[in-house]
Amino acid sequence: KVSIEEKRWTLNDFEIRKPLGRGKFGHVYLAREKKSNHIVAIKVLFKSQLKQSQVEHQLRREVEIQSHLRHPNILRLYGYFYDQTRVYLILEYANKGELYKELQKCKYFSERRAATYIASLARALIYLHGKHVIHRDIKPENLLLGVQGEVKIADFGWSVHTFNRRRTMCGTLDYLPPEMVESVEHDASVDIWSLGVLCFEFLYGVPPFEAKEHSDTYRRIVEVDLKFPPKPTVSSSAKDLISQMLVKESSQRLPLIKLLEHPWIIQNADPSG
Ligand SMILES: Nc1ncnc(NCCc2cnc(NC(=O)Nc3cccc(C(F)(F)F)c3)s2)c1Br
Repeated sequence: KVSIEEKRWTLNDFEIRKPLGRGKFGHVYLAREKKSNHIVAIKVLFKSQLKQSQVEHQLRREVEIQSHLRHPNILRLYGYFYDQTRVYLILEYANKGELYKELQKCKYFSERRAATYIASLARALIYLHGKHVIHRDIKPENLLLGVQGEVKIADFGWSVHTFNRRRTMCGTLDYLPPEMVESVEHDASVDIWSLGVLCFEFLYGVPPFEAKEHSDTYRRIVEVDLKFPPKPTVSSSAKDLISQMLVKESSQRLPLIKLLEHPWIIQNADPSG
């Protein structure tokens, strides 16, 4: 029996049911695999667009990275196929749809709901970082909701494998070019910062460094101009956690393991995620 990962798929294997949404580069459809009746999401990407944006290597990396990931809070990418003009990603279907739409509808989330999402995302990132993968694009638009309302990280189009420094460190550095000796300009702690921004946005309905002009947002980020709006429904414990994640020096950001032990998470997150 060939599993969904190995088989050479074609569009004829699927019955396209309805559009689910449109993202960058293409549309997403609900589909049923005809033989197994397996419900999946299929993202259709136009080769022409991928080519003109020179992102083919990123797509290959996404498929490669995703093929090794198995976590309840990471959306599965089962495989892909292509035809003359398009590439098709075969994805796990997230029954409860896109989290950003939920956030728009609710304006902001309760502390219990926000903490439950943040704890689940922290567990997914601990798993990812354990595999030397950084997502680098954690934001509401890349989060989906499963059948029990559990949050799932999707879209690894911007993820990278970090150099496993131990490998380069124990070997001689002599033959490594400057950019490798400096290692990647950022490490897994970029995802901790993004999670802190997400936690703020879940509770206040807007991201912390929002500004009219890009240049203002840029300045507010580099200066970590973090101001909490006066909102009685947000506890000082939540602000304490966010303040420990939105730290300029990346090595000083609260490690994800410690986040899971923070009082605000312990008191508010639903353990089942
Ligand atoms: N209810 C739902 N249930 C399941 N999925 C849904 N939407 C799709 C979510 C995605 C998961 N993974 C993705 N990946 C990419 O888009 N990758 C991508 C795309 C273009 C270019 C590139 C690259 F070339 F730049 F890397 C990489 S989109 C929905 Br709504």
